[in-house]
Amino acid sequence: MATADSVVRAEDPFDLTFSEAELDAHRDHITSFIEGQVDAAGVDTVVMGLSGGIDSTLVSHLAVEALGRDAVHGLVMPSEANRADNMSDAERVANDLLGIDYDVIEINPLVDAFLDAYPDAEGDQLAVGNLRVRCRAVLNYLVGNHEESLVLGTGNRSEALVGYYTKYGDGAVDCHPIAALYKQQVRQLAKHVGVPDDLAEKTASAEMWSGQTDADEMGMDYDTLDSILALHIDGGVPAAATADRIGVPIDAVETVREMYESSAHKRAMPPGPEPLY
Ligand SMILES: Nc1ncnc2c1ncn2[C@@H]1O[C@H](COP(=O)(O)OP(=O)(O)OC[C@H]2O[C@@H]([n+]3cccc(C(=O)O)c3)[C@H](O)[C@@H]2O)[C@@H](O)[C@H]1O
Ligand SMILES: Nc1ncnc2c1ncn2[C@@H]1O[C@H](COP(=O)(O)OP(=O)(O)OP(=O)(O)O)[C@@H](O)[C@H]1O
Ligand SMILES: [Mg+2]
Repeated sequence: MATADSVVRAEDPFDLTFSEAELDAHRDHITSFIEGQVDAAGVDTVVMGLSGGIDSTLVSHLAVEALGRDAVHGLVMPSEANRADNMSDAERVANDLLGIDYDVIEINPLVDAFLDAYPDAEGDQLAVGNLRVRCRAVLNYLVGNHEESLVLGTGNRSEALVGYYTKYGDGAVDCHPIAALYKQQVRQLAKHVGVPDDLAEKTASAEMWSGQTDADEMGMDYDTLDSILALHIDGGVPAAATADRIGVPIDAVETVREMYESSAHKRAMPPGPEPLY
């Protein structure tokens, strides 16, 4: 139900917990997927952004399992919107958890250069936040081109279904290894493969601007979002029955459907007219 901070939290979230056997199967499935993508592209290595958040921590962990630590290059790309503890967690993942090579590249100067070129966008929180995300995408591909690597993405099923990512920003990658997992399953698999609890349980944040959290911006926590996606969007349970089942106002279910429908363009190739002849 809605709380004082106006984030909707389901009274009885839908249980998406995997068994240990299912977690093992997903681990194998995803590491095989990463190996397959790299083989098919005829390369040996991958590059990816490390944010200290759970999505990039899990993907980098599984990439090391699939390819070995020498084949994974991390980029930690702080901006003024990032909390220092998240950036130090990103370095902790690279150094202590995985032992991979990584670079730290400050993106503030790049963002400033774009805003010098187009000052009208200054102060536009969403446009500048998306610009920060797209600067990271440009750097991922600079390194990827130079090292003949694939760019690994970290999009999960929850984000993809509601379009909660930046088009041609964090969506600009060569593949998304955890695309089949809802957010709470990302946390489960992370713990299963040995990611420390403090990283696996962290509050999700896009950090496009200071203090942003996914739950505040979307107006519901991930347990609620995942429940509505699994039951109503993926499962075809009617909106009213979904709302009753998990204990949320029907508005929350309708909001998710609206996010799903209005973000369809992010899940498709850019369209063009059919050839005339
Ligand atoms: N119907 C349509 N058909 C074709 N294209 C359409 C369109 N509607 C908008 N567009 C295009 O899409 C643009 C808007 O999309 P976009 O630029 O992505 O921007 P938008 O979706 O407005 O913002 C990105 C959202 O994703 C969140 N995010 C971003 C990055 C990371 C994370 C994270 O979780 O880490 C979350 C962010 O907080 C924000 O809520 C429009 O400016 C327009 O160019
Ligand atoms: N400061 C950063 N430096 C490097 N990469 C980043 C940074 N911020 C975001 N990214 C990249 O963008 C991806 C999308 O961000 P997102 O916030 O959805 O994932 P996350 O931080 O890994 O997990 P969470 O959603 O739980 O915060 C990250 O997984 C990471 O690959
Ligand atoms: Mg994050």
